[in-house]
Amino acid sequence: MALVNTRPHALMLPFPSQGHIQAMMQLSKLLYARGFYITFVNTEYIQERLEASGSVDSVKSWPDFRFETLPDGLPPEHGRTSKLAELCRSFADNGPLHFEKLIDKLKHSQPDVPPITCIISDGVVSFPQKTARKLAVPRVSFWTHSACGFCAYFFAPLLVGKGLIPGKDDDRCLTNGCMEQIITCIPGMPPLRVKDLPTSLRHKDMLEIVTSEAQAALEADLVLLNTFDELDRPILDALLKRLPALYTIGPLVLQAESGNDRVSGISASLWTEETGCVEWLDCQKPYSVIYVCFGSVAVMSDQELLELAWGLEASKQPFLWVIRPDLIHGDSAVLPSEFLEKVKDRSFLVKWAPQMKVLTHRSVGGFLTHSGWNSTLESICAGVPMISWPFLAEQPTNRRFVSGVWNIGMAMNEVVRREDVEDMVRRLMSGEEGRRMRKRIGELRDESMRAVGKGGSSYNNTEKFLKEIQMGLIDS
Ligand SMILES: O=c1ccn([C@@H]2O[C@H](COP(=O)(O)OP(=O)(O)O[C@H]3O[C@H](CO)[C@@H](O)[C@H](O)[C@H]3O)[C@@H](O)[C@H]2O)c(=O)[nH]1
Ligand SMILES: C[C@H]1CC[C@@H]2C(C(=O)O)=CO[C@@H](O)[C@@H]21
Repeated sequence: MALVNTRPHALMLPFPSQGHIQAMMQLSKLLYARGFYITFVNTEYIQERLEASGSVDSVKSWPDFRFETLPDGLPPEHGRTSKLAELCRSFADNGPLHFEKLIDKLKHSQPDVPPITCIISDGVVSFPQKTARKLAVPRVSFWTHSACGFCAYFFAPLLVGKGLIPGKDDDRCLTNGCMEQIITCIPGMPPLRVKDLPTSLRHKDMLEIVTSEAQAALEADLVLLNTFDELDRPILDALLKRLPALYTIGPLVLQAESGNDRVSGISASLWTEETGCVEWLDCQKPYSVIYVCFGSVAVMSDQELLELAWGLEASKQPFLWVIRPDLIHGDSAVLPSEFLEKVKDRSFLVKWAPQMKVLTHRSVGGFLTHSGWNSTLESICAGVPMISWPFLAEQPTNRRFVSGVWNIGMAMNEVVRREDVEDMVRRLMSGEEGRRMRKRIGELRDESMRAVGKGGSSYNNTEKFLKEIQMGLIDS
């Protein structure tokens, strides 16, 4: 007789882009370590890339962790994250039908596959809400952005009502005075300039998408944020008034690794990690290296690449620089041989790094980052101060918090010049300002560890959240 699988079953549906998958995988690892059966649903495009990178090889042999796929409705040659609005729309249009079919298939796979206990989908992927209602299971809305980013998305209708957004400007051209206008009306937020808002709020097509997805959080049974109370108290207080079932369970990068050795080696990288850079770091002096990386979506111009390169050269600091194959507009830029020659003894270039290993390496003393939320949290967990150079999404809002609220990093200007790169790298790595920031971020690192430790805020919230989803606490 076949044995019935009685594990609680979480169906995980990330938004199909690296930063979102990374965080959803961390949450999946946490649930798996706590006895859940996991179905991780990727788009076909993402699953192919995950398999090609080798990141999930070992997961395939796990009996209670499976991958399923859905089409995203786009042709293979589509740029996807380079045309985010099209990706969002296509996934929202094509996903639901295939998602229903998948649910049906899983129902018929019993007894090996236990009945679904909850659906956890990305905050910007709300279409499973209806399916969850039909199945009478909770839908959890998991926001992988920062709390300040989510707060801006959530209260966007207020800003539209006041005529503050959407703007007419191109978001990389910030000379217009209205970008400096101060906004004081977002509950829980400190005063922000228009240019500190997520870029999507300034552009009509993305504004519609993020606004409706953020409002859909009101329908969800639970809302999860990858942060900890001690970092974001005022924002959380404001959000909790509207979203009482909001739980902070981060930093997930710390939670995911604790409690089960088996899951700790799993990453969700879409590129193959080049581990040789860790050996190079082993040969550098403590706190001497600046790590430079812009996440998975940011794209820069040839000119920006050159300003950055020559700024790094002039700083005389050793650096580890991640240059993704698609980092440059049109993939056209090549670093000048003169530059490569000058920095060859104090630099290491890779296409993709094992970022958490890099940030926690004793040689790394600073992080020049695009301020994606995963990178920001990872830097906090590693206690590494930052230079924030945002490109898109809620990255400008994160820059504002990193530099002006938490005081753990410096804000790069909109137009990046080599002199500024040189000056900031020097100040961060060896100046008094950098020392203060390192001390402050060290304190936040300790708080983040306390938050996920037994009895800490995120630990307790995780316990509550797990209890609620296992008991199916919904009022459908
Ligand atoms: O060489 C690299 C570069 C990146 N990473 C990892 O890739 C992730 C990147 O995530 P993130 O820093 O959040 O950047 P994006 O990929 O740009 O993330 C998108 O998704 C995030 C979560 O929603 C948002 O906060 C960002 O603004 C949005 O651009 C992180 O976990 C990094 O550790 C590596 O492992 N190796
Ligand atoms: C899936 C995307 C919708 C909103 C976010 C965004 C933005 O512009 O705000 C860009 O990339 C993403 O991570 C999100």
